[in-house]
This record gives sequence, structure tokens and C-alpha cells, in this order.
Amino acid sequence: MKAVHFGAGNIGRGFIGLLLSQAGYEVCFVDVNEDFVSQLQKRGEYPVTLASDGQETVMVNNVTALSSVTHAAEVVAAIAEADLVTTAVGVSILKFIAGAVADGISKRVAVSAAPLHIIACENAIGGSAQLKELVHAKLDEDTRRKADASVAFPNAAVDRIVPLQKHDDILKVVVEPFYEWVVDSSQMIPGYTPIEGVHYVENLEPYIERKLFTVNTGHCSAAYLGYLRGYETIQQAMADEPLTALVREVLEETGAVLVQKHGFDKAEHSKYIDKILERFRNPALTDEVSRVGRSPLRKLSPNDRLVSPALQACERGLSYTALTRSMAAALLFDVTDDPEAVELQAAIAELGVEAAVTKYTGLAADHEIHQSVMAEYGKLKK
Ligand SMILES: NC(=O)C1=CN([C@@H]2O[C@H](COP(=O)(O)OP(=O)(O)OC[C@H]3O[C@@H](n4cnc5c(N)ncnc54)[C@H](O)[C@@H]3O)[C@@H](O)[C@H]2O)C=CC1
Ligand SMILES: O=P(O)(O)OC[C@H]1O[C@](O)(CO)[C@@H](O)[C@@H]1O
Repeated sequence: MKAVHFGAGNIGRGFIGLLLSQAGYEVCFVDVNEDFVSQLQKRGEYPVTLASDGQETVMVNNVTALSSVTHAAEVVAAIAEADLVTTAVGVSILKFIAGAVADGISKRVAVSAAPLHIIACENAIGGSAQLKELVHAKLDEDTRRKADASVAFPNAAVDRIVPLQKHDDILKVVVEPFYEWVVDSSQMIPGYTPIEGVHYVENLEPYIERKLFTVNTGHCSAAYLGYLRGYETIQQAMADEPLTALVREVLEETGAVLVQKHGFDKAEHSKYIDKILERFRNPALTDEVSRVGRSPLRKLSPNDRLVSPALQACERGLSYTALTRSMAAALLFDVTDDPEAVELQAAIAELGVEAAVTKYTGLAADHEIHQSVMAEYGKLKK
């Protein structure tokens, strides 16, 4: 079985590539990073080490790579022949790979009706659906009709903490032992071979919301609040008990929404929160605040980990003040090598913070959540 995976970065190598290779796939990574591509081509394998007491290392083999820049035709041919296409490039990068995916589909459906599943493994609600829209916009009508019958884009939720990697071996990845990959089976077409380690569910919404609004909401809250207190790593921030209490408060707010909306058991959800906080603290990892807080505009956007649960809490008459504190902290995330943080700071300077909040969160100035963000921003500024 053949898989083409876009993004040979941390999640690509440390999670998706690992599971696919162990499931018997021949994995072809596609990346813009020529160093990753040439090393993967040359070695055909790479090591993944678990950040746990035993520090166990497994070799991921049966892998190769292509450059999305210099091997464009080969990438299209690989997609045309693949059984599975996956991505872990960042949701904002999907638009740049959509052309190659569309060309691969066009080449494929012209000669074959064999099923192809395309799964975006990004931190976003409806990541594969977003990719489908970008890809379908590039297909002619006849190809789109054929693709509708044989090419599926099931949404997914992926969870594994993989920090920035700093090793002599550029392919080596250190990952936390925990992982969860949940795929929406209702969007699949006949002929799909399940991947071992993947959890298939008929309704993804509870899973993606639980993951995004707990792991990701909590993680970015720790990063933004930690940044304001001068911490460089999440491990340092999580050793600060008052800060951890603030993060827990945020997760209690999102938890109340999740329990009410999806019917999760309250006690079980509380244990889930404890486990997540423990994962953030993992002493065998060094996870930088700047990585976990990266891309604050994406994280402040209406459908993402802060604004969406706050809106849902508000609609249900539940508390959202801790969430707006995290949003306010995100507005103060002034990391100069993060392009989105730079854009956010420039917008605040140019438009004023009130208008910048509306611009990026979609919340009108008279919305009660917007007003709460402003109040929390005022307190944090002091
Ligand atoms: N690192 C983590 O702990 C987790 C990350 N994710 C999600 O996984 C996705 C990837 O994150 P990371 O692996 O951390 O990022 P990363 O930056 O380590 O990897 C992204 C890779 O995509 C490549 N890339 C960029 N543009 C490309 C293009 N046009 N064509 C092909 N490759 C391209 C980059 O060169 C890089 O190797 C993001 O959506 C993130 O939100 C999800 C769960 C956990
Ligand atoms: O690009 P994003 O959304 O910050 O993705 C990385 C996040 O995903 C996670 O891996 C959680 O699955 C966290 O490590 C991190 O907060």
C-alpha cells in the first residue's frame, strides 16, 4: 500500500509517518525542506524516540521523499498511484498543496476508479473538508464528478505533543508516548483498509471539539500566560502553580460546554483534563512557549480553540471569563519571529486593540465576549 504524506515535519515524521509505516504503508513524504527530502531519500528510514523513562527508539522504515518544489511532476504521479494521501503542513498551508493534490486526482481518475482517501491531520475543525474545497475548486466538472465517486476527504483529529527538534540527526524526532488519531468513518468510501492505531468514529464532532478545546485550548493558554510571566518553556510555566490553576480554570469552562453539548461524563472529563495537564508537564520534553503559542491569529480566529468555546459557553449561559483572559494574553504575545504575532502587534498599533479584536475574532465591539476580552486585556496590561 502506498501513502503520500505532505509535511515531513514534527507531526509528519513523529506521528503520521510512523503509524503509516508500522501499518505496512510505503510512505512518500512531500516537503519544501530540501534537507528533509534528501536525507529521507538517501536513508529510507529515520528514528523516533519516545519521551518517557525508557526513551525507547523505533526506526521508521520503508519511507522516501519528494520535494514539492523540484519534483512537482513526481508528486502528481505519486498521488495518482497512492492508496492514501495525508497532510500535516499547517492548516494555512493547505492552499499551497491543493494544486498538486488536484493534479494528482485528475491524472488518477482519468484512468482509474480505485478509491483514494485524503486525510488532513491538522489542528482544525474540518481540515479535510477545507482541503477538499480548495482541491475541488481546481478541478474541471468532469473530473470533479469522477472524484466525487472515488476520492474521499474524511475529517480527522490528531493529538500527540511533538516539540521543536534539536538533534545532530535532522530526521530524528522525540515525541510524547501518548497519541490519538480519530478519523470520521462516515465520510469514507468502500475499499479503504483501516490503519492500525487509528480510531474510526461515525461522528467526529465530539472528538475534535474535546481535543481542540481541551488539549489545544489548554496548551495555548499555558503558552500565552507563560509568555507574559517570562517563561521560555511550557514545562517552566506548568511548574508555576498559580498559572496552572488559571489553565485549569480555562479547561473547566470548555469542559462545561463539552459535557453539556456532547454528554461526556463529568467525572471522566475531569480525569481527561488531569491527564492533559500532566502531558503538558512531561519532564522528558522541552516545549517552547513560542512554538505552542505560534500563529496567534489562527488561534484567535472564530472557529478555533478560544473564540469558538467562548461563543458556545456564552450561548449556553456558561462562564467564559478564563477563556477571554487567554484571548487577552494572546493579544500580548509579542514574539518577533512569529509572522502572525508581528501582524497582530502591528494591527493593534495601527487600529487600536478594540478594532484588532473584532478584525481577528469576528466579535463585534458590543458583543459581551469582546467586552470581556477588553476587560481582561486591561488587567493583564497592568
Ligand atoms: N507538533 C505538534 O505537537 C502537533 C501539530 N499538529 C498539527 O500538525 C500540523 C503540522 O505541525 P508540525 O508538524 O508541528 O509543524 P512542522 O513545522 O514541524 O511541520 C510542517 C512541515 O510542513 C512542511 N511544509 C510547509 N509548506 C509545505 C508545502 N507547501 N508542501 C509540503 N510541505 C510543506 C514544512 O517544511 C514542515 O516540514 C499543524 O497543522 C499542527 O497544528 C497537530 C497535533 C500536534
Ligand atoms: O499548530 P498548533 O495548533 O499550535 O499545533 C500544535 C499543538 O498541537 C498539540 O500537539 C496538541 O496535539 C500541541 O503540542 C500543540 O499545542
